[in-house]
Amino acid sequence: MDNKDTYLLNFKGYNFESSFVDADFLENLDDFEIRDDDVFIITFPKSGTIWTQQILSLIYFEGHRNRTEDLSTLDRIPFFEYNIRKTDFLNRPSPRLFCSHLPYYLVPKGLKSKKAKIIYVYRNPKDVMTSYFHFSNLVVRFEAGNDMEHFMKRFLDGNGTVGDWKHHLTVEQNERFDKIFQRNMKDLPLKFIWDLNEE
Ligand SMILES: Nc1ncnc2c1ncn2[C@@H]1O[C@H](COP(=O)(O)O)[C@@H](OP(=O)(O)O)[C@H]1O
Ligand SMILES: CCc1ccc(OS(=O)(=O)O)cc1
Repeated sequence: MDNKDTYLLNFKGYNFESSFVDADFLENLDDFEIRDDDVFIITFPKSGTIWTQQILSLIYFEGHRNRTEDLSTLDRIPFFEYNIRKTDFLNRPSPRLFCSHLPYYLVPKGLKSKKAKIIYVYRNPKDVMTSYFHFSNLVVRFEAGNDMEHFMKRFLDGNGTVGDWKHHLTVEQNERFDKIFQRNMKDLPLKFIWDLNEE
């Protein structure tokens, strides 16, 4: 059932949907010039990318907020590595908004040196995987089939259709996120299990 080799491009250990990416662009990603006022939405697929694009559009584009301008979300906030409309990023007026599924180690070095803003959307991986399973069944090419166990194995191996959830952030970034999340949730009347050994 796997025809992964026909539609995946593995670049530095990370899987991309080959027909949507430009190998040259990937090769030169590191040096892509980041502007101080760029804004990146970064997510693992199926973590809430699109509604975050909508929220950002409401903030940045008056025409989107008051519905006077009919511009698609992808034109307002294009995908960085999946630039299917061949948007000319270099000549785009500031502030440029982008959306990306790139893991921390593949983003341009300008982003790592704290230029620009990154909005990272984080979702419970069990929900990400379930959402991705159903999404993959819609994208015929991905051939998810009905076998959730097989799909889960690929997801956990980090060798699935797009990327590797476990290595999307660093261990340190994940731990930092857990701390902030625990702190912000501590007054809610909900019980979270943080340690699997906990009763
Ligand atoms: N306003 C909202 N609040 C919470 N989740 C939302 C949302 N709008 C979209 N989503 C969820 O975001 C997921 C898609 O993410 P992405 O945009 O990254 O592809 C979908 O999850 P489900 O497939 O679990 O329903 C979708 O339901
Ligand atoms: C082909 C990789 C890919 C691109 C976009 C996806 O949807 S979303 O950004 O998560 O809404 C999923 C996979």
